[in-house]
Amino acid sequence: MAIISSKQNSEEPKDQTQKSRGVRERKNIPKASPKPEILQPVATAEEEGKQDESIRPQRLADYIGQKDLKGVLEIAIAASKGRGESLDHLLLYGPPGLGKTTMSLILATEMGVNCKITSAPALERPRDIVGLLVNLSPGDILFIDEIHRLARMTEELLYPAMEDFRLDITVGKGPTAKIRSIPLAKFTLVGATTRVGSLSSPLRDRFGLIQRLRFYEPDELTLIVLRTAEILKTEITEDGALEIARRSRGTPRIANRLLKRVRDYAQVKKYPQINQEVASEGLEVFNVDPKGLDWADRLMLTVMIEQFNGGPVGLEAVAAATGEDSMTIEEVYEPYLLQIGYLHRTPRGRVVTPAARKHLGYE
Ligand SMILES: Nc1ncnc2c1ncn2[C@@H]1O[C@H](COP(=O)(O)OP(=O)(O)OP(=O)(O)O)[C@@H](O)[C@H]1O
Ligand SMILES: [Mg+2]
Repeated sequence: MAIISSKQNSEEPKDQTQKSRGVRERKNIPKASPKPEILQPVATAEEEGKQDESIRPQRLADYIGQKDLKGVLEIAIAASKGRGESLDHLLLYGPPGLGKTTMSLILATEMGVNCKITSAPALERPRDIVGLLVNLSPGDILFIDEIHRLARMTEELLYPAMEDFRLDITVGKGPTAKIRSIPLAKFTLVGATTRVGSLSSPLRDRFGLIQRLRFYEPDELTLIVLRTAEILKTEITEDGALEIARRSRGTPRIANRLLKRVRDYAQVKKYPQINQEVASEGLEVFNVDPKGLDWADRLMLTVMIEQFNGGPVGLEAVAAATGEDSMTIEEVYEPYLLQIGYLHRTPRGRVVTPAARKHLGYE
């Protein structure tokens, strides 16, 4: 019972541990192991590499779903092009894997400019951002991922850069220090974040457009799976694509990954095409359940039901009882469970809903 009991407070009564042991026996929850990569919304090393570029949509018209976002950006693109100006700075927020990087690359293509991609942790020293900014050409897009994690100094350099296209650099030290201003090309900053609330307000206020990406509906993900299957030259039926879509946690990156796993499965089992049966069979092998939950989600919900009576229970208590990091729970598990109505957030903590109980086989 490593995962449930290891982080438990040693002062807790024994019967808690007994209870959690019961949980696993009854519910057949596997032993502690890292959360399976297959349902992680963040990119794996392989996906960061070249292989994935072929399945990334290149134009706005190929970008499936996110109707509101597309509507806003279509207007922004047409307007800036009409005036011959660069796009307004844009902040994209939402859970990982929903297409923020993809959208930034599409914007560059549609505007006919270059897109430079970086992320806040790579901009630790002020000279990192200075180097990027001075090398931008007019209209270029600078994409900064995880922008809520910018270092203070870097962020302060960005303020005049975003507002007046100017870099203010302090030269020298102490009383003889001087500020030198360097003019910059009129660029567009596209910031991406999973935690819009963690952005400082001076930074947030400098974005002309702030847009949220939402989880995709199964019908949208079905189209994404069909599109990717065509690029990968894989035979798939519509119901096969829908089966994969339903298990993809509303996330295109996961949908594409599940498709690749099912493709392997079909090939090895010598199935000529992926239909609903093949897809569900293949995904069972990877322990992806019909709602896209893996054992870690099921464990979390089960612990909340068995040990905390279904809630309300605080995030820290769930983290301690499951041996998961509270940030991971908040950013990776919860958004999807909230989205499908398996969890509710109340002022007093998280509550497991009847739908989740039913899914897990409780009365
Ligand atoms: N709207 C879409 N239509 C088709 N495919 C998409 C769409 N959005 C994303 N994808 C696919 O999903 C993958 C992940 O998208 P992307 O890298 O843009 O996510 P992200 O939001 O930037 O994630 P992260 O926050 O982890 O950086 C892409 O490789 C792309 O193939
Ligand atoms: Mg990305």
